[in-house]
Amino acid sequence: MFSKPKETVADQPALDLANIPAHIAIIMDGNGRWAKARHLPRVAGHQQGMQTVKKVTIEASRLGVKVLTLYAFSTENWKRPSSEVNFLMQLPIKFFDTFVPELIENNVRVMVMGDLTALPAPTQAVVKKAMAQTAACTGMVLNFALNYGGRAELVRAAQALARQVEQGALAAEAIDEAHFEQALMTAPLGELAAPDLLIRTSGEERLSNFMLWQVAYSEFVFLDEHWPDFDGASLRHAIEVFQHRHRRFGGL
Ligand SMILES: CCc1cc(N2CCCCCC2)n2ncc(-c3ccc(F)cc3)c2n1
Repeated sequence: MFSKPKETVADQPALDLANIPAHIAIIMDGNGRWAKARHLPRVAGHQQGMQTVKKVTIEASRLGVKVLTLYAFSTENWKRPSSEVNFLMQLPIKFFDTFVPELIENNVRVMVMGDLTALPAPTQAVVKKAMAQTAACTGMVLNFALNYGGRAELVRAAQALARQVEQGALAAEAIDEAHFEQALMTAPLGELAAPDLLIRTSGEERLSNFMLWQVAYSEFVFLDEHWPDFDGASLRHAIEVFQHRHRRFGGL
């Protein structure tokens, strides 16, 4: 459950491009602390954090990651000051205003999971438009968790299955893990729904209600750097830690 200090990985073999985790999920933490350390307003950390999203998206795609899930806004984030929430709701608009051409150029498809109906209409519109514009891309899936909560996702899945039982379409005794996975927001990802690697920045070692079902067998790598300081080298470092735990000895 502990990330290795960078120096211990330096003496490991370089990145094994044949063992890149297919699905990487990231809890992008530390934006406010990054800003505070620089005597900047919190929103400056969020703005810089968005630039990091762009850098990491391109590097993950270049490395051959198949799904990159980013925890952008949790159901708990609504409790923040309205001024900060309003700024955060503008970030998807700013992100896609400048980044859709580069996403398409890199064959990256945008997907979103969460309750989008609660987001402001302009935010919903730009997200739906970006998903439509990148729908034909067949490369990496960039999956944003937006107004997402792991417990809410499980309750929503249980309600969907209960409705099927009520309608006589499903016997309660027949419900198994596959039925649950089909009712989760990650169902469209199929076999790639479960993150192989979960990264959390800024030193916190908690799940914070993120992908509770899907991370049952994920490797967790916790890094001390704040999200705005995270970059391609940080991503490669986290993957090397993952690979060091998943060493392949011959045909294993
Ligand atoms: C809605 C809150 C939020 C916050 C945020 N931050 C602030 C906090 C986390 C660190 C990253 C920068 N980003 N960065 C990209 C997006 C984004 C979300 C959906 C989408 F389809 C495209 C882009 C984003 N969304």
